[in-house]
Amino acid sequence: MELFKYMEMYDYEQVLFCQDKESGLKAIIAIHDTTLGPALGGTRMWMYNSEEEALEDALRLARGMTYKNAAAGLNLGGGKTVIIGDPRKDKNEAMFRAFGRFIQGLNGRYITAEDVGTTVADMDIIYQETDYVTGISPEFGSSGNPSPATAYGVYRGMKAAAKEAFGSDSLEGKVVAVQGVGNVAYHLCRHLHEEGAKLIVTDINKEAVARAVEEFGAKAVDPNDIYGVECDIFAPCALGGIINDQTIPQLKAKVIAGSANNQLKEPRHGDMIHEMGIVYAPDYVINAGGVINVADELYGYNRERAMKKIEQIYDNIEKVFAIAKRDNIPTYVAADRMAEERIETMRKARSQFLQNGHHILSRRRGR
Ligand SMILES: NC(=O)C1=CN([C@@H]2O[C@H](COP(=O)(O)OP(=O)(O)OC[C@H]3O[C@@H](n4cnc5c(N)ncnc54)[C@H](O)[C@@H]3O)[C@@H](O)[C@H]2O)C=CC1
Ligand SMILES: CC(C)CC(=O)C(=O)O
Repeated sequence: MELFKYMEMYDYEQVLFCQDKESGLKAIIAIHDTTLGPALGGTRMWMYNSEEEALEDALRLARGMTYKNAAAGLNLGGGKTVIIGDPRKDKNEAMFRAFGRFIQGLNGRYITAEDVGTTVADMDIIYQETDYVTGISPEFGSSGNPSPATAYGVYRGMKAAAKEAFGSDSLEGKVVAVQGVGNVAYHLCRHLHEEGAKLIVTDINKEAVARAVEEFGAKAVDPNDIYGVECDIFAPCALGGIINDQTIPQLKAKVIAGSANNQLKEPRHGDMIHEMGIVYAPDYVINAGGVINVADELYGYNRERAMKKIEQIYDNIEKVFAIAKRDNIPTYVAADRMAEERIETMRKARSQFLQNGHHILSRRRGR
């Protein structure tokens, strides 16, 4: 990849490569856009096949956070970190301390939290080096693990999508196929089960599948079979890029609504599902519950306030559908339009000078 060319094309502000030989830290922090405020986005730890793949993931995820935070109405920009390594084997205290110091060096331009492969315990270690971390243990006044909040937001957004597709937002009796039953999807399955939905689940982790089967009466299928199962709603809750040329022809669902980031492999796949009449709840609008929850820490965490805002993901998804209909465009384009309009409006509103802290002329004092 020609990095600067790519950064220019999608307007990235900054990319940082962080390494610490002793602890094995190899991290990439990507800051996409800070028009609305400091970049907030989680840290993913994953066994990437190459540095190129890790860089691509960091860049795509960071840009997604700009859109997610803007669409959710947060005063936050977008950024994300990937750490290259196996989260089951390669973690150590020094690694997250070193990473915390790199974040501290950014002086608040980037704030982190959990993502795939990282936990509240990891965030607690980072917190020893920097204040710019959220989703740490509740005993520090934090909101803790964001996954249940993300799941609740996805559940709310799924109901809005069901209303659009089936004329009612009730999920009772609906068949929902869930790909990946990890941190977010476990809680999502709980909400769906409580409302009387029928679950079909898959995961590469057999224990995760067994738990969903036992606790929610879910039917289990092999990972490759999840796309083609007979269902009303497909909920991608594992990794990105799963709506693609190979999977689209298999889909039987009328709705796609799940927590995974970057579900469309390429934008044209969003056009394809639109043409098929599938109601797609754009990933970064429906999965904003976690970031809304951790962002509330910036005001002194209040769970009730955060949950109220997460509930509004229902309204936000409806807003996206309304824009899509008004402008006769696919929902993923409508979501981008909604986010971009907010960023542009705020960029313009901020164009007049306002001194921040000390005025530059104050330097003259004492001379
Ligand atoms: N945790 C959160 O609050 C948020 C998570 N997300 C996104 O939601 C998705 C899930 O996140 P988490 O639940 O936190 O991660 P997780 O790692 O706890 O769960 C993901 C699950 O997917 C499974 N999986 C991986 N590849 C698979 C495959 N090919 N087929 C079937 N299962 C597979 C894993 O074994 C794991 O159980 C990710 O894309 C993440 O970026 C988005 C917003 C917030
Ligand atoms: C706090 C995290 C859940 C934010 C994030 O990285 C995401 O929404 O993908």
